[in-house]
Amino acid sequence: MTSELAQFLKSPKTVSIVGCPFSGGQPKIGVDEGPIHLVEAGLVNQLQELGWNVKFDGHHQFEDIKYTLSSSSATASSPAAGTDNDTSTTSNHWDPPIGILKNPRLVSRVCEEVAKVVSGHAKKGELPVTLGGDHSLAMGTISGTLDAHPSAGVIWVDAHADINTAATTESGNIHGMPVSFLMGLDGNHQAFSDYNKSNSPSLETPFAWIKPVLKPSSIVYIGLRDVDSGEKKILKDNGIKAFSMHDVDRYGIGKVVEMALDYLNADNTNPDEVRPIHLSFDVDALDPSVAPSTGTPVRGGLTFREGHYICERIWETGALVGLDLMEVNPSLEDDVSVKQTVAVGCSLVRAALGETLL
Ligand SMILES: NC(=[NH2+])NCCC[C@H](N)C(=O)O
Ligand SMILES: [Mn+2]
Ligand SMILES: [Mn+2]
Repeated sequence: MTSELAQFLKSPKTVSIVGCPFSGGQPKIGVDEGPIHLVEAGLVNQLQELGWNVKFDGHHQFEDIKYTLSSSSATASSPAAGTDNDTSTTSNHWDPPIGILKNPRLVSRVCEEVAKVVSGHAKKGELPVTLGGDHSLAMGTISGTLDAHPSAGVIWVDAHADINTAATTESGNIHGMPVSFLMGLDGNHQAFSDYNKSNSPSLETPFAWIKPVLKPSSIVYIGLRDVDSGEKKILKDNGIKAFSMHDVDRYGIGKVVEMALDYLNADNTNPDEVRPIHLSFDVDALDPSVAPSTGTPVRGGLTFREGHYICERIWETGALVGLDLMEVNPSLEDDVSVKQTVAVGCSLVRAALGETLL
């Protein structure tokens, strides 16, 4: 471990907010407004009050990426604005589906950009906090974290495993797939090589930039309760560690988090030092009664305290090097629900960044 990293792990001083108003990994409009609501709710001030130096210079404008994508295609056309709450049928000449994967080039380009931004902050010794946006963005955040901290392990808190491949996804929504791309799983290679054979040369092949940097033994899930059958097989075949809601019920959240941390640290390449941790938190890990405004709610989720406990305990380790807070969708449910979900999102981030109860 470099001395800067050792120093950073001891006393991180600066957090960089990476606001990602992006919804291309799933069909519901509104999740792109998540980061705007989180910041408008006062997140920057709240973190300053915890003693952080907060860097935030506006949300990232992925419109540029959409523009260059559309103008680089010979058959360019402007994307039709979705008027209803489902943009999944909106497909463009410059980003046609690959198999059933929707918006593959757009998602790929946005995540590539996010990876550069996150890695840039992390290499300066800052703690990047990425606000989504949909969970496909984690391809960018985790690539960025692992670029700066190659030994980092990932704790993925979610109702879903988000590990479908092009061969297993039933929805074609890429927010259900980021982990498979980060691991370089086979089901993607096959789909993309089939695609390459029939590709029209004017269209780019997405996801070629992603390095399969995430080992199956470097991630642990907490909160799972809606895992597709193809995903169950992937988790099993790759021996991936996962604590479902069944395990939370059985052992309690305290024990589950200790087991998750022990698991990651057992695989530490440098056992003398604490292993850096990237926490990717999908707000739908929480029960819909706690966080209703999200695109794929699943009942039977984490309580308010269980969600916060995970964040608090990871902060306590002193090993946090990257944080994602994803899938807050302020267009879903009523005003009270939106306020509640945004407030919970902010307090999860504060808990992961050192807010204590006493
Ligand atoms: N990040 C999320 N909320 N993912 C939900 C994924 C749902 C489902 N497994 C799919 O692949 O479509
Ligand atoms: Mn989810
Ligand atoms: Mn997710």
